[in-house]
Amino acid sequence: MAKILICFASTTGNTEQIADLLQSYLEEEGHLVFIEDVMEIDPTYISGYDATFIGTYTWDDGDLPFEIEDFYEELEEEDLTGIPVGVFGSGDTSYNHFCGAVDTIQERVRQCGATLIADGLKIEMNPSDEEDESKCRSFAQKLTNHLSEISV
Ligand SMILES: Cc1cc2nc3c(=O)[nH]c(=O)nc-3n(C[C@H](O)[C@H](O)[C@H](O)COP(=O)(O)O)c2cc1C
Repeated sequence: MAKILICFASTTGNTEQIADLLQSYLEEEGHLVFIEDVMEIDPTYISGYDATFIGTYTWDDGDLPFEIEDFYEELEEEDLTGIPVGVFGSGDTSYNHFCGAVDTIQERVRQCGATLIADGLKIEMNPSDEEDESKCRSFAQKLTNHLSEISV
């Protein structure tokens, strides 16, 4: 059983719904999951867990939303070498940069040395159908597979 942190930024609840789904799938797989609003924590929390999922919506032409900006800036100081991280988010394909904030966070955690467990999980608005649920389940499963490979 791994101890997993899911932190997220969400204003209208779509990213939070993805976070909740990931939590339930990870718990089904036997993990202990802690869910936090990203504004309530800072990146030093990450080293206290076996793995972390970071979620964000996207704002204003592919940008980070303000709720995650401090976390993003502070991440630069963290050494996440070897720590499994997954990045997920909600966006809207009618904008030019669909889920651009997911890519931005992913690039930052990669620079910090984290092991990305999969390409960022990008959901159109909220997880509303079986296909979205299956993408979320598979994302959670990839983390479980990675943790068992490294014997956590
Ligand atoms: C002003 C504004 C700008 C947005 N810009 C983008 C964008 O550049 N790319 C994108 O994928 N989604 C964009 N969105 C869509 C939001 O990311 C989307 O509604 C998301 O589901 C909100 O997530 P939340 O419910 O977790 O807050 C934008 C929404 C608004 C209102």
